[in-house]
Amino acid sequence: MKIALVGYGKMGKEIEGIAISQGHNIVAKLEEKPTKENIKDAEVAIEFSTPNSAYENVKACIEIGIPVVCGTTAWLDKLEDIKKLCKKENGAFIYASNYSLGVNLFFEINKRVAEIMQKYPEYLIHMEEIHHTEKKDAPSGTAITLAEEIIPIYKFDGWKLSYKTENNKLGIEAKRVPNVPGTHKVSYDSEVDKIEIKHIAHSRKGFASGALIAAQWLIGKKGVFTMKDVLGFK
Ligand SMILES: NC(=O)C1=CN([C@@H]2O[C@H](COP(=O)(O)OP(=O)(O)OC[C@H]3O[C@@H](n4cnc5c(N)ncnc54)[C@H](OP(=O)(O)O)[C@@H]3O)[C@@H](O)[C@H]2O)C=CC1
Ligand SMILES: O=C(O)C1=N[C@H](C(=O)O)C[C@H](O)C1
Repeated sequence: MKIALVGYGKMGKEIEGIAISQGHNIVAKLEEKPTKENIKDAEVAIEFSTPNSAYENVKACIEIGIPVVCGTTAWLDKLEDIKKLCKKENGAFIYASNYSLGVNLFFEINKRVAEIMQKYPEYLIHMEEIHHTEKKDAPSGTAITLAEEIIPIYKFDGWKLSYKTENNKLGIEAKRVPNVPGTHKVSYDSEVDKIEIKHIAHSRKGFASGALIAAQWLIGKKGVFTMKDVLGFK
């Protein structure tokens, strides 16, 4: 693949290393909005930038006609605009709050566990995520995706950043600890015992490998997709 990295921070650099080891070419490393000129050699763009820049970057890729894999979190209030634009321009776009295979399996496990546990109100549900101290957003995009699977099952009225679930809002606690790549936990606590499901990323390798799998899958397709499409979970 001829890849343009849009955002060349921790994730951009991790993707670069794996892509080169797999024989792909990095044809652009951008820390600014893609233009027809700076992205002209790319077959696909992989966008991991900042919550403030992702929308403009993804929009530019779609308008230019480059398939775009986006992993940036905390800009999803504008996701519907991007989906509409992608359909109008007959473009190709994939978004996932987490590209790792392990987390995508964890999403499926989370849903099934919530379906079971919802029948036992003596177990109080709570979520926790832990990330490195440079992370700009809280809760993490992954925690929000986990919550969005749980909320309809429990008929919660949304989520809130809190150490406990109350007033019908699912509590998500966000902790920031140096050098933690990403840990997510859903716990069910009763008076007598506790059940927890947890995903721990040991490094950023899983996120980066998953983004490359998504990029390869997206080339040649048209439409708006998620990792569920890539992994055949739909
Ligand atoms: N979906 C997934 O699987 C994953 C998602 N993420 C998400 O990806 C995003 C990036 O994470 P990470 O790489 O750790 O963050 P970093 O802060 O390490 O990197 C972001 C990079 O984007 C650059 N940047 C700033 N403005 C622009 C712009 N307008 N266009 C292009 N690039 C720009 C920054 O430059 P400068 O420093 O000069 O501002 C920086 O180099 C976050 O939202 C994070 O939550 C992270 C891991 C996995
Ligand atoms: O900022 C990060 O580092 C991560 N961001 C994503 C998120 O917000 O869920 C994915 C992963 O947890 C790492």
